[in-house]
Amino acid sequence: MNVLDVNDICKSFDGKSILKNINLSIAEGEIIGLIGPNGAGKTTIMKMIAGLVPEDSGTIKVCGTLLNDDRNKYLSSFSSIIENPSFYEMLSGYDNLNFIRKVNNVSIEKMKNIIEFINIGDALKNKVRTYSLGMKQRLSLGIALLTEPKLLILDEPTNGLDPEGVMELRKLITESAKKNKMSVLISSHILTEIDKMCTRVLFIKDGQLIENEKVEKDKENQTIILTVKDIDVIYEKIKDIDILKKITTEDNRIYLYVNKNNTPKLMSILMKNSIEYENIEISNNSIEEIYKDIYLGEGKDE
Ligand SMILES: Nc1ncnc2c1ncn2[C@@H]1O[C@H](COP(=O)(O)OP(=O)(O)OP(=O)(O)O)[C@@H](O)[C@H]1O
Repeated sequence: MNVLDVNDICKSFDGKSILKNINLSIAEGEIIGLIGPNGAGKTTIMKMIAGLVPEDSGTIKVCGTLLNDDRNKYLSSFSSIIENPSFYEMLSGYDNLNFIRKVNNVSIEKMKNIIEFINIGDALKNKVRTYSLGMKQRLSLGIALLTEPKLLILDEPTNGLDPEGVMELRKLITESAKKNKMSVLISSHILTEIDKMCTRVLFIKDGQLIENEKVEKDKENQTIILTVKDIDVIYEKIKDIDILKKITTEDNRIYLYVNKNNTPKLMSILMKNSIEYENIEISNNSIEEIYKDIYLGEGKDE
């Protein structure tokens, strides 16, 4: 059974369609990255899953349960940190954790393990209002993990963290997902972190999710970009090379798409055939390039 099943969700605000027929399933242990520019609808999707915003149409199931069928079961299956985490600022980090522990009937033992895991140290005794942003993020993660959720929803958890904080948070998230067989849905504008942390990446564009298959596929491929003088002649000479997955042109450039393993072979074929070019570039189809391709129209035409 999937941990999350989002089926055909639509959402409009003030008559403006924000999300159109969103479908998304998350299996146990998957870490799914949600990417999109400001206002794309990332927070709205997360709020709908968390039951904070109602969907206009469609259904959402967490661990097979609809919110309206069994509210308690639904809400106890996940934890979420959406927008700024809120604490009892005048209480210590320990007392914040302990309060949530008691409300949710979690053992002291479990809380001690989490305290060790989030590694705030002696500062756990201090009032939360004295905490840095990084410490607050760690504490909120600790609180979210207390109930051992099957699904963790994190909306831009790396916001405002320095690079070291971002790396530490990534480690905490991936370790806890592995340890607890927990699934994670995470949004962030830090593309490289998402790329490193996630098992799948989804992009929202024009209210729709872009199939991750494209991203997965692109990760194993490279694009060789030749800048040439006489594009028609060169194109004719190389268009039928059998290891090419695709060949496209734009202005005086030819884009050759190959599986990464075939790049050396392609280079030697170009040499053997005395293909002349003014410039050659190898692009790794990194997440930044996929992002540019999707949102900034810097992709190549078929
Ligand atoms: N309660 C609301 N009322 C009206 N419009 C809303 C409401 N909540 C969100 N929106 C609009 O929906 C769109 C999507 O917002 P959302 O916060 O989900 O985007 P986002 O992808 O999370 O953006 P960001 O990266 O800036 O956090 C935006 O145009 C926003 O103004």
